[in-house]
Amino acid sequence: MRISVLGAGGWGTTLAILLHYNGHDVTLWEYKSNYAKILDKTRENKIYLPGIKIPDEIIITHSLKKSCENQHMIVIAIPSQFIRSVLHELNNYDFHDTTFVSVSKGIEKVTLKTVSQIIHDVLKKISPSQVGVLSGPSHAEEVSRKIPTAVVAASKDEFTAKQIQNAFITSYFRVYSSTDILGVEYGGATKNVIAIGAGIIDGAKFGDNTKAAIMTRGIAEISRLGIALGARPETFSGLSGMGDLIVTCMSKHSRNRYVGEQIGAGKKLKDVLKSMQMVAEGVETCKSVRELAIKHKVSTPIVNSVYQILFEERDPIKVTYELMTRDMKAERE
Ligand SMILES: NC(=O)C1=CN([C@@H]2O[C@H](COP(=O)(O)OP(=O)(O)OC[C@H]3O[C@@H](n4cnc5c(N)ncnc54)[C@H](OP(=O)(O)O)[C@@H]3O)[C@@H](O)[C@H]2O)C=CC1
Ligand SMILES: O=C(CO)COP(=O)(O)O
Repeated sequence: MRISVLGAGGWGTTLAILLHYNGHDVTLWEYKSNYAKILDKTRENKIYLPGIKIPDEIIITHSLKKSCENQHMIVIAIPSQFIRSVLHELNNYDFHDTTFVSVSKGIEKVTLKTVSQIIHDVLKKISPSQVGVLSGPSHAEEVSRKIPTAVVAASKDEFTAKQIQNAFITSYFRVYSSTDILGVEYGGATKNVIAIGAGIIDGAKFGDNTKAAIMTRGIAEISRLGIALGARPETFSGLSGMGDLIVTCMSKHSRNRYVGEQIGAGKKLKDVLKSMQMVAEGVETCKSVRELAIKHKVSTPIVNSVYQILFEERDPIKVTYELMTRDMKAERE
């Protein structure tokens, strides 16, 4: 297949290489023209994926025209708050034979839309059977080193989910299929907010018990909201739900956990973000998730606590004890 990957961050670069080794003709689109030239010349993404060779056969370009014309599949690996602006530039292309696959994990601010919803919003002619997502516990640093990983490909259309599964699957990258696209997207986006919370616990030097509590109650919260938004309950105990929550809350590679850790240790959000080149999607998505929860009257105490610590500069320790001393509850309500 001819497959284009939009976004040459760590994840886009990793997947472009994986798809090339799976026998596809791959084009990788980079947002900045000068960095596209550097990537093409050096064949290494020193900023976002150092130490990994980008094969010469992968076309690297800053041209959206070159990336998006005549492709069987377009993979979107752009930070979610920027996806709409890139897609607007694709309005006049003919995509009748193209499948879009989002691998980004976030919910757009203000509109509160998932990436598949943004795609439909901007590219009006695209049908649901042309859109899918690929998500799960999968740090680029490990997939690019061929470390065994399992993820899920989802689309409303089962055939499309299987097409995506088939395009990506390798001996070290196992892909399951699902038709619950919304559940997979909500799981992938909301776990980043809980992972910031897990990082805060690390940075504030609470313990393993606290971390287990936030992860378990976090998945309860994520599921409650996702189900209210139309997702299927079982999706949240799968790879794109609990699986991704585990890796993001526990991994040394997670940018979201890192942001939380710095804040928990007393740093200011703006200083932490200024020091990072990579994206921590959970920061902006925290605002969206909180708004979605208010709109749909779903209780999300952990997300609200993370919001207060990030954006109202409240003390992480005080907020944690407030979370602990709420009214007594049954575990399953
Ligand atoms: N990294 C990972 O392990 C995984 C990431 N993801 C998801 O993939 C998505 C992409 O993340 P990732 O690859 O890690 O990104 P990185 O943090 O590695 O890189 C950020 C990317 O965003 C690009 N960018 C910055 N501003 C804009 C803009 N205005 N318009 C378009 N692109 C812009 C940067 O381009 P430039 O270089 O030109 O600044 C760069 O390519 C995210 O949603 C993330 O959650 C999902 C699974 C795993
Ligand atoms: O989604 C990811 C792993 O599955 C990446 O998480 P971070 O963005 O926190 O690094």
